[in-house]
Amino acid sequence: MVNEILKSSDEVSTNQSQITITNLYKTFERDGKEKEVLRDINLNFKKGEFISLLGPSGCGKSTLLKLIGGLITKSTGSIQIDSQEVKDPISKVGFMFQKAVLLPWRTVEQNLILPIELAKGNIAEAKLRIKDLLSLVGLEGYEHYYPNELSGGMQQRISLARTLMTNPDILLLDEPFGALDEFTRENLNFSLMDIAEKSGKTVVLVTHSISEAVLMSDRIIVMGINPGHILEDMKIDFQKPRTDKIIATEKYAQYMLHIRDLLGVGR
Ligand SMILES: Nc1ncnc2c1ncn2[C@@H]1O[C@H](COP(=O)(O)OP(=O)(O)OP(=O)(O)O)[C@@H](O)[C@H]1O
Repeated sequence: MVNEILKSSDEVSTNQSQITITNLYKTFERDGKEKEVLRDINLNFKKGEFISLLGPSGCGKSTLLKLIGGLITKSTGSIQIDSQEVKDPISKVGFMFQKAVLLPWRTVEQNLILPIELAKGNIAEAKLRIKDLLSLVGLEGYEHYYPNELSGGMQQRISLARTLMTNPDILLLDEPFGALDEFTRENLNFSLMDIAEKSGKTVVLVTHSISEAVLMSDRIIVMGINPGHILEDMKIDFQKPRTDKIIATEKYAQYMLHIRDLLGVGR
């Protein structure tokens, strides 16, 4: 079913770079002073890759994600999506943040319709997708509930479904399940991996969790701080679909230790 309702466009072949970042710098100005937040970032993400941005607080993960999504402007360098320079948010990119920000006075269905309304899209057609999307995120039959009638985890599932409403090719996720308990978070992570694998979407996930990044990603971009820069672009070589059995492997332990070492965690 994922394949049918979340078909990804074939504009870019799987070997080509879909997101290309070249010599990217970002400086913020505050109180007349400039602060360099990202220095010389060079990355190529392929269509269908699951990438995590991992690093200490303040290293610029969210800033990089917002730059890729066109929510803020770069200082110098280039960010291209499917060979087009990113200047503004584009419809093939969907965002999801740590807080669900659902409108409390609208039902689940009305919240899901919102991005289509804003894009002046076909609402009748969109409504036909709602049942399938709710089933995909494990909330079939919740169309007429209001957000305050749902748990935090359920609200994030709705938020994920809302991001998928416009069927974006690329998902930019900023700690989407960071505020949830570990159990709910793990369940949602597996749902997300399932959706990403079956739909062929490209995912860029900001996370603080080394274990989450190793379990979920094809690649981990490990970042350092002051200013934010890339410490290592790591390929994570496990078969898909990923299961938690990999946690018990020697390779998993080696990845974990290597990243902990890079980030100076532990002793
Ligand atoms: N709009 C802004 N104006 C000024 N400085 C900003 C702005 N947005 C972010 N920064 C600064 O950029 C740096 C990186 O912030 P960012 O939120 O990207 O880091 P992060 O790695 O995502 O952190 P965290 O893991 O804590 O969420 C921080 O020093 C922050 O103060």
